[in-house]
Amino acid sequence: MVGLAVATRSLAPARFVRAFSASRHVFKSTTDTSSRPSVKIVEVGPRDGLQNEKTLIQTETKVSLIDRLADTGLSAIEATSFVSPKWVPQMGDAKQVMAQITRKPGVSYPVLTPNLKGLESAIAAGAKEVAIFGAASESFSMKNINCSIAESLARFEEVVARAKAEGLLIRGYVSCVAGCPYEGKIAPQAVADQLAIHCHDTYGQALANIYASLEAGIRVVDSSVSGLGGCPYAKGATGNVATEDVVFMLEGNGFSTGVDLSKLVRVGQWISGELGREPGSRVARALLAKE
Ligand SMILES: CC(C)(COP(=O)([O-])OP(=O)([O-])OC[C@H]1O[C@@H](n2cnc3c(N)ncnc32)[C@H](O)[C@@H]1OP(=O)([O-])[O-])[C@@H](O)C(=O)NCCC(=O)NCCSC(=O)C[C@@](C)(O)CC(=O)[O-]
Repeated sequence: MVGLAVATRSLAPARFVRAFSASRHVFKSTTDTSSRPSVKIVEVGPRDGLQNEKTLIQTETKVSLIDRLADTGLSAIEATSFVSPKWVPQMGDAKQVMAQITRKPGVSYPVLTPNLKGLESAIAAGAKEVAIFGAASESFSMKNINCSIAESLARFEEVVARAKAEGLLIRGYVSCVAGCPYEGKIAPQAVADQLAIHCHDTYGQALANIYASLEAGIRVVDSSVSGLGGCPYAKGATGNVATEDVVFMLEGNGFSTGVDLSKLVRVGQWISGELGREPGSRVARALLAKE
């Protein structure tokens, strides 16, 4: 088991003022990595970002997005989900996506596997890292994976056992650690230890929450290129925080991400064009406006 990502869907950060003042730090070149603590970014755009798109996106475009992202220095790109195509039609080409991407050495391509069926398909498709995804909210668990929290844990046990036997790396998500679209506030006791942070930006608080989590010692941040995404089972939720904004904030605050921001901005501009919209990243818009 390698990681657990806690996913926030609404949280008013207590330390917003500190986060805001920290954002005044001067942005430095992303290539100057000497003596800076590093933060790993898990890019979830191809999965979390695209899963809620209403128009079916061509497999070729998804593959191209993943390959382009791998060329920016990102070391983890969540590629797709092996979930029911009746539930999330956009991810129905998971097998083809995994077959067509160019796997770059040093880059991991985790995929979502809600149950054994999904895991078996992921293994057959050559996945080396999988993610199980539960919730701290009963309502969200029912809406998202059609079972209670207790049932999901029993399901994950068999998925984890099989994945371990295959030598796969495993990531675990806990959705709704701070707030749930159906239940409101979630008690801290309902949430396991935090090892990674995964923020949707519905209330515009994602960067502040990420900053607060960095202060608490978190060093793995999930984000989605151009802020793509939403969740089919959380109405009104916007996409994840934009990777470009996260890289800019982290590098500007003395962290090293290994990501080439200008290349990433180009990838965000390209996929936004493919989807017929402006880039969702404010940093990307600002940098592009200067050109
Ligand atoms: C979990 C299930 C499958 C249960 O769905 P279910 O309907 O309860 O499953 P079932 O076992 O009763 O099977 C029903 C049908 O689905 C098929 N099936 C069953 N499993 C699979 C599978 N793995 N792959 C392909 N097909 C599958 C199965 O074969 C059967 O087919 P039928 O006989 O009707 O033709 C369903 O609820 C599901 O797919 N949910 C996925 C929901 C989802 O992907 N949500 C978005 C991702 S989570 C997220 O975005 C949050 C996160 C992680 O980003 C963190 C955050 O931001 O909070």
